Amino acid sequence: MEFQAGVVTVSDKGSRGEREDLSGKEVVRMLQELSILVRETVIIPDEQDQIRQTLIDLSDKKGLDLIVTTGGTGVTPRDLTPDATLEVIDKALPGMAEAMRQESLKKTPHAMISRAVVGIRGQTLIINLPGSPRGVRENLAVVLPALKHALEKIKGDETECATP
Ligand SMILES: Nc1ncnc2c1ncn2[C@@H]1O[C@H](COP(=O)(O)OP(=O)(O)OP(=O)(O)O)[C@@H](O)[C@H]1O
Ligand SMILES: Nc1nc2c(c(=O)[nH]1)N[C@H]1C(S)=C(S)[C@@H](COP(=O)(O)O)O[C@H]1N2
Repeated sequence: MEFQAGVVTVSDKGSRGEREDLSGKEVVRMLQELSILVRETVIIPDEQDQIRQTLIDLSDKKGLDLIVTTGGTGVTPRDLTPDATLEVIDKALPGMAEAMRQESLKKTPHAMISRAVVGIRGQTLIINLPGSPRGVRENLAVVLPALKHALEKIKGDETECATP
């Protein structure tokens, strides 16, 4: 199956043009390596309403299979990406989020303050990643081995699971 994705960078500095968005670029690179077509990339400030609306537009209007966000998963007052994600998902997928946190804890104790959420809205998988390029690389690498299988199942593929 072919999958189409959107990448959402949630960053005040990035959205003001004060810092090059290396993290969004890293997500795009990693998804393309998996032959997932990245159809939309957006950079928005850490505003909960704007994050929520962007997630709704990309899933409902654009019909994307996957949305990956980067940034705003921590605990500062303007880290609101998980809160916006929780507002829009129908189902949580805690296994993916916990796998990322668990592996990340082997690299940095700061991983325990990422509140990243993974969930499903309709037939769109939404994955939150931390803001730093390193956080993107390390977290996305954890879920990549199960990503296409998850996307197939979300689209209703009922063939038997071939366990790797
Ligand atoms: N989109 C990005 N591109 C490149 N580096 C980033 C990006 N987002 C975050 N970083 C790096 O990760 C660090 C921690 O990210 P954090 O989300 O706390 O950023 P911030 O600069 O405090 O906030 P904001 O990105 O919303 O302006 C930043 O200081 C920066 O070095
Ligand atoms: N694997 C991994 N996880 C990580 C990091 C990292 O560098 N590598 N950064 C951590 C840091 S420093 C923070 S504050 C939280 C939240 O990051 P965010 O607020 O930029 O989303 O993610 C954490 N998770």
